[in-house]
Parts: sequence; structure tokens; C-alpha cells
Amino acid sequence: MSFAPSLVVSPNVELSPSSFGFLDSVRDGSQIPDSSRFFSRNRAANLMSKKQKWGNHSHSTELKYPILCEGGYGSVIAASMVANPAGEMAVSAEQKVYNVVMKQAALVKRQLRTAGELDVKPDIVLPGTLSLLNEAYDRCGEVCAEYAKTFYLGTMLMTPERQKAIWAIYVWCRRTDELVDGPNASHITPTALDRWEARLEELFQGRPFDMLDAALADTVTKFPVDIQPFKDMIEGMRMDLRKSRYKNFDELYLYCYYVAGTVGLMSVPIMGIAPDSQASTESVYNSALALGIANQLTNILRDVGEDARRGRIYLPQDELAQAGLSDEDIFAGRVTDKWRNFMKSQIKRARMFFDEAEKGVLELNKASRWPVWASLLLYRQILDEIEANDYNNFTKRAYVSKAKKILALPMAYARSLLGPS
Ligand SMILES: CC(C)=CCC/C(C)=C/CC/C(C)=C/CC/C(C)=C/COP(=O)(O)OP(=O)(O)O
Repeated sequence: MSFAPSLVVSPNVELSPSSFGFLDSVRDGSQIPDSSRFFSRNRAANLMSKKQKWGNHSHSTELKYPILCEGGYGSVIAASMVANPAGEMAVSAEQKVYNVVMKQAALVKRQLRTAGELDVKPDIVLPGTLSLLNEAYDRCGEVCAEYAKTFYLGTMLMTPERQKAIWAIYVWCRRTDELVDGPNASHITPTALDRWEARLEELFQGRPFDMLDAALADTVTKFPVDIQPFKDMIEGMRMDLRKSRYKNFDELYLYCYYVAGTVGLMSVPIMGIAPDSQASTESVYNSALALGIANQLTNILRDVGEDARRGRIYLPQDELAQAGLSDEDIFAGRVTDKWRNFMKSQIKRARMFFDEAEKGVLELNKASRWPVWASLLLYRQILDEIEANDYNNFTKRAYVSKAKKILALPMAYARSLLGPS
């Protein structure tokens, strides 16, 4: 397993959890923050007013994500540099992810904004390959239609090139997920994931292993898609094999990035940014990442009971403890007031990620906005359903009724008419 290497800044420095403004001193190297400490609400508010968007502080050591801090819920700025037990400065999950976001944004910046439309490269036609390729894309479309009906419908609104590319990406993600979640999951070893990664690298170099890989191999030659989010998704699968508990939100955030935030990053180069968008590419990527995180957090909150039955608890252990809850409470599946309060704060955080995502949808190309709005509105409603079930996510599965799903489609369409301001 290979996390991005720790950025060792300065070992053997005194930890001072009580020092106010520690991030400022970290910047000039004089002090190391305690890994568990986050800003107070006021300090967070001050910093927020200075740095409203991720895109604006590439050299900053503080980033924002909705976090539950000691004094309750509220602070949205998290220290992005944390100390490991050896007193070394390591970058937090958020900083690692942020670095990927910046890299992806830089990669597509020019291509996406040239004439507004993507300059799609023509097919390199060898006799017979074009029809094979079309067959491969058709197969991807069928898989997408079978497993993600609403999303598939949404892709029908995109240009054929974009539609096919999204299907190819979807299929690769689904196959990756199947490795650890599918019928053969119990036989999956880290070595199998290494092989899957080697195959990914081959595919990116134009040597696909099978037909479905060939569709993605073609997609990555046509759109500015980078391999990193794909590799990171495999890393998420490794994490899932290795871990069944998450110490804190930082760990959970990294997991959510690996398994879902990556999908957001893979999708932006295909969906495209509106030609009249004034937003920075980084901020659009940030929203796409936020949507992946929001979806995954929602998924986790919906599936608490199901996961517990597999011996897994994705909820941050420190926040459970702070709420006076233990693993045993979850295994017992009792809906108490402690549980309800805990769930309320978790739902609130997931909604903050959805809010962050919404800003970016407006900046996408017109044809991409509808499917994204539809999936956002539908997935966010799962949170409402958890509330409607009185927070019993142990034995009741929160789901959005067919009627509500149908209603969401025109709502999504109406929203998609709004573009960059
Ligand atoms: C917002 C902007 C600027 C762009 C959009 C970028 C996109 C498309 C982001 C979406 C990312 C995404 C779809 C992540 C997957 C998250 C997730 C939890 C999927 C759940 O998949 P399943 O496990 O099949 O779900 P169900 O269990 O609900 O069927």
C-alpha cells in the first residue's frame, strides 16, 4: 500500500495543542500542530473571510472541509498539516487530495477552455477497429444502462463523444468496485489489485487487455483524462481490504476521495466547463470532488447497519466517542437520542459537501448540467429519507421513492438552465 509519501517538514518539535494561530507558526517552521486539533469557530471564520475558495490558496497550509470539532459542529477549516506520532510533519488527507486536484486542473485548463468545446481527436482508424470500438462503447452503454439507470438517462443528453466516454469511465469504475464488492470479493488480494493497476497502466499506454478496457483506452486519447484518479481509486480498494475502522474524519475523507471523489475528477474533463464560465478550473474540480465526497458520505450514512453486519464501521471513531457512542452501540443497532444527535451532525456535514458541489454544477457545460443536477438532487434526498426514518439506518434502508425520483428530473432540468453567472 503506498500512500503519498509523508511530507516531512521538521521532526522533534514541541507539540502545542493549545497555541492559537499554530498554522501561522507552522508556515515559518517554528511549531507543529497537534493532529487532532482544529481551529476554533472564530479563528475559522476569520480565515474563511480571507480565503473563501480553495482555488485561491495554493500555498496555504490550511484548507477547508466541513469538520466536527471539539466544541461541536461548525468549523470548516481543518489543519492540513498534521503531526505523526514521531513528531514529524505530515500532510493531511485534504492536502494530498488538494494536490491531485491542482494537478488535474492544470492538465485540462487549456484544453477545456479553448473554443468552449472540446477539441475531440479523430479516431485512428485501422481496418476493422472502428466497428470493434463502437461495439466496445455499446457494451459500456449497456452496462451503464443496467446498473445506473438514472445516470444513463442523463448521459443521453450529452454529445455522443461525451456520452461514450462517460460510459467507458463508469464501466471501469464499476469493475474496480466489483473487485472488492462483487461476487469474487472474498478472493481478492492486494496482488490482484496490483495486477489491475498494471493493466490500467497498459491501457493508458494504448495496450488494452479486453474490449471494455479498449473503450477507456480510446477515451483517454480523446479527452485530457489523467491516470492519477484511476490509480487512487484502486488505492481506495486496497484501503477497504486493509481497514474496517476510521480513526477520524481525516482518514474517512481520504477514503471517500479514493472511492468517490476520484469519479468527480475523472468526469470533469469529459463533461467540460462552460465556455462563458469565469470560475477557476480548480474551483470546478473542487466542486466535482465535493460531489463525490458528499455522495460517499451519504452512502456510508445510509448503509450503517448493512456495513456493521459485515463488521465494518466507516464513521469516524473519535466523533463516535465524543458523542458517547461505541462500536457495540452500532452493532446493537439501537436508535437512541445520542445516536440521533450524532447522525444529525453527520448529515449536516454531508449537506455542506453537497452545497460546495452545487456551486460547480453551474459552471459545467450546458448539456452536462442536467445529469449532474439529477444525480445530486437524488442522492441528497437520501439524507432526507434517513431523517424521515427517524435516523434508523440500522434496519431501515433509506431510499428515494420512484415518484420523488421522477419529480427530481424536471427540477434538475430547470436548474440546468442556469449557467455561469
Ligand atoms: C459538480 C461538478 C462540477 C461535476 C460533477 C462531477 C461528478 C459526476 C461527480 C459525481 C461523482 C460520483 C458519481 C461518485 C460516486 C459516488 C457513489 C457513492 C456512488 C455510489 O454508487 P453505488 O454503490 O452504485 O450506489 P448505490 O448503492 O446507491 O446504488
